[in-house]
Amino acid sequence: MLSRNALRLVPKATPTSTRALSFDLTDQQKQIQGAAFQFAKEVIVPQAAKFDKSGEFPWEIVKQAHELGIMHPQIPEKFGGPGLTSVETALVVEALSYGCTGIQLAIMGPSLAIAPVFLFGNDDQKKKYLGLLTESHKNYAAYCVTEPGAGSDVNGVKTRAEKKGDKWVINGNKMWITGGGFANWFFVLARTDPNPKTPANKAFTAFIVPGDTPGITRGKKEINMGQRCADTRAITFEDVAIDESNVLGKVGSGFKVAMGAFDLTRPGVAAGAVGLAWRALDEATKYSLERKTFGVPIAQHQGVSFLLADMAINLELSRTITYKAAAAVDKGSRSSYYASVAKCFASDTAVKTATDAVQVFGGAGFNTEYPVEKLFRDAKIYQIYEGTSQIQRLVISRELLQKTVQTGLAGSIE
Ligand SMILES: CCCCCCCC(=O)SCCNC(=O)CCNC(=O)[C@H](O)C(C)(C)COP(=O)(O)OP(=O)(O)OC[C@H]1O[C@@H](n2cnc3c(N)ncnc32)[C@H](O)[C@@H]1OP(=O)(O)O
Repeated sequence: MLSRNALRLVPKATPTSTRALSFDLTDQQKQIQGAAFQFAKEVIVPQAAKFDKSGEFPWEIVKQAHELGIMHPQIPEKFGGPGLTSVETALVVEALSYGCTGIQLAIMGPSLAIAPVFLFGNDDQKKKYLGLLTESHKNYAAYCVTEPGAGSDVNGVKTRAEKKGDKWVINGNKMWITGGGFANWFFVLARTDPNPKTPANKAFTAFIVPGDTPGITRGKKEINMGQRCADTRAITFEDVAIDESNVLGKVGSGFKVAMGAFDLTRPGVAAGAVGLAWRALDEATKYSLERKTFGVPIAQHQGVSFLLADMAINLELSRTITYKAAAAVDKGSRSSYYASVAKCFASDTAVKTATDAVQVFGGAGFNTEYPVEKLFRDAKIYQIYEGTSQIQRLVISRELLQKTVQTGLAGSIE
């Protein structure tokens, strides 16, 4: 039974400012966001269409981002990085993605390979491999989990690693590897227990594989629908021999290493989707005030203004849940639930918002001379990479059911 005094726990004299739930950014966070947004507006926006057309990797922009200190935001200062929190990282990613999600991916591509090293690497590994990335923008890392036959089902990974003498020898094919063309090192998930009955949490090991190890073949650059200037390739490992010191975490714990990384990076992917939706709303709103039909700007037609309102609603919700998911990472507890809610909602919002932006632009939205056709193409991959929207719903429903069984209450009030 609720005590009569339960609602009187906070003395009335406590100022409301200290009792309020704060959605305000700190001055430092505003500064970080401002610097990234200025970079997006001044450097990325003017060059986005050019790199989308050519598909060329935007090295010069990556270099400038590196110099500004917004590449590899989460690498700790101890290893040469800026040591930003997940919330600050989300602010940077969102701002850059407003400019162009392809260029943002070119800048932030190594983040998925960095995450498992950041979480599970020993000090020597962090110093060597994270330190390498902070030294020069040319140094790059790539996350190799996905295979031609294993995308959503990570437990289906076929790449094998066998211990031969004092070396681990890796054989297998990886697919859709971001930054695969020039990565100096790869995060690789390989099966180390050949018994198909061994559970996922014991069957795999994670490795850091130096990019110059003999036996690595880098495939051709894939031509994708959107985010075209980022680098995506197949990577083949043929008798690639590496040292024991390149095992990341414990032998057999690779599945959890790979999954743990997603908890860290999915809020960042959600932030990219938020940036894209924000740009789509911005473009559509401005256009609706300029374009006239039936004698008035189309913004004055309810059919258009309601589209804009729905875009704004979903953008605000995506942004809020994304910051919440990032804040959950910063708290340090397992945050799969919020990471998946944010990644799923923000990705679906990016696709819907970009689609509606094309609708607001009408025929011009279908044309490559206007910006929203690119946003439409760039948006789709958010529902696919770093776990499809269906996989996110799988993670959410599992967490929800487990928690309900444990607590007897469905839905979180954290
Ligand atoms: C910057 C942007 C870069 C863009 C590049 C994009 C490149 C990519 O897209 S990367 C590849 C994308 N792929 C994915 O996201 C994979 C999606 N799939 C998954 O997430 C998983 O396979 C998933 C969720 C379906 C789970 O699979 P399933 O085989 O059912 O395993 P499951 O039984 O849940 O877990 C196995 C063990 O791992 C543990 N585990 C699962 N998730 C986690 C986690 N987040 N943290 C720690 N442990 C975990 C489980 O607890 C379990 O351990 P135990 O048996 O001890 O309890």
